[in-house]
Amino acid sequence: MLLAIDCGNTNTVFSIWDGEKFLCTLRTSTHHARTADAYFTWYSTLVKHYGIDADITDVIISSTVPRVVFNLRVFADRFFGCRPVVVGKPECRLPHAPRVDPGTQVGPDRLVNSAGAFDRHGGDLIVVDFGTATTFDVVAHDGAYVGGVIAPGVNLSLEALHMAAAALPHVDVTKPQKVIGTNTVDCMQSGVFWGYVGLVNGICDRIRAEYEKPMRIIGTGGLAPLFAQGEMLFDFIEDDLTMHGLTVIHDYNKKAETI
Ligand SMILES: Nc1ncnc2c1ncn2[C@@H]1O[C@H](COP(=O)(O)OP(=O)(O)OP(=O)(O)O)[C@@H](O)[C@H]1O
Ligand SMILES: CC(C)(CO)[C@@H](O)C(=O)NCCC(=O)O
Ligand SMILES: [K+]
Repeated sequence: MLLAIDCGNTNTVFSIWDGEKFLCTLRTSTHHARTADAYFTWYSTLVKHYGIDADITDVIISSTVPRVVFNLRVFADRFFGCRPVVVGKPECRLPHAPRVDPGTQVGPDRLVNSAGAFDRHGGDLIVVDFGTATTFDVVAHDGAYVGGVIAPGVNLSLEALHMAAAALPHVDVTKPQKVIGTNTVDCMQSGVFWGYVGLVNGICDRIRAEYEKPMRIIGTGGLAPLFAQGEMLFDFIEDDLTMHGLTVIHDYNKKAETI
């Protein structure tokens, strides 16, 4: 079985893939100092709690935080006796090489999202991921990541507002009842919710105009369903796109190994 690890700047997600379905998905906050032993304590407690009988033989990692990779490698080696495939490292092959400026280190999560989206939908896509950052990944007709857009994440924007302005509280993102807020919290929620609806619509319109071919838009990340309640249009919403992309890249590397 495969353990797929998606380590973002805010959260780290583990999913166990049995070749047909994900048996479970475990989420913890990302800490660069977490040790291999600490990962295993957390992992084995939850796997036991869910009653999952997982025989992990392979591990694949996508990490936007380079420093956590060392401890995750030790974790894979010590507890599952395997050498993980790390997306973005030379030993990890990608089904479609990105076409970007020389020297650009594309975020592995964006490469993984592109691979997952292409596998499900084919090419000419915009993948919008609402993580720590709100990213737009353009996937060409042949499946290559060919660039995109990086905007501040929704929660980051709310947090920045709270940190910078003494009178503004910490609030959670939600869809407000009205655009015109009649109290501070409603005003902030309106700004962030409708601001991001406008941001996503505006950026997708401009990408489409520049790309000059019809494109489909895929929304992913924990906040995608919330924003789908706005005016903006996703053709599909997929909460497991990054995990799916990891299984696609894992399969591709396994096949390459046997050739
Ligand atoms: N299934 C879910 N339903 C509702 N909210 C969710 C769900 N999953 C995640 N969230 C919330 O949505 C936010 C975005 O989650 P997501 O995993 O997409 O990115 P993240 O973990 O914040 O960022 P990163 O991947 O960059 O670390 C998180 O703050 C989380 O609390
Ligand atoms: C943009 C983030 C932070 C989104 O998780 C990540 O993909 C990243 O660190 N990217 C590196 C730069 C790039 O993707 O071009
Ligand atoms: K993510």
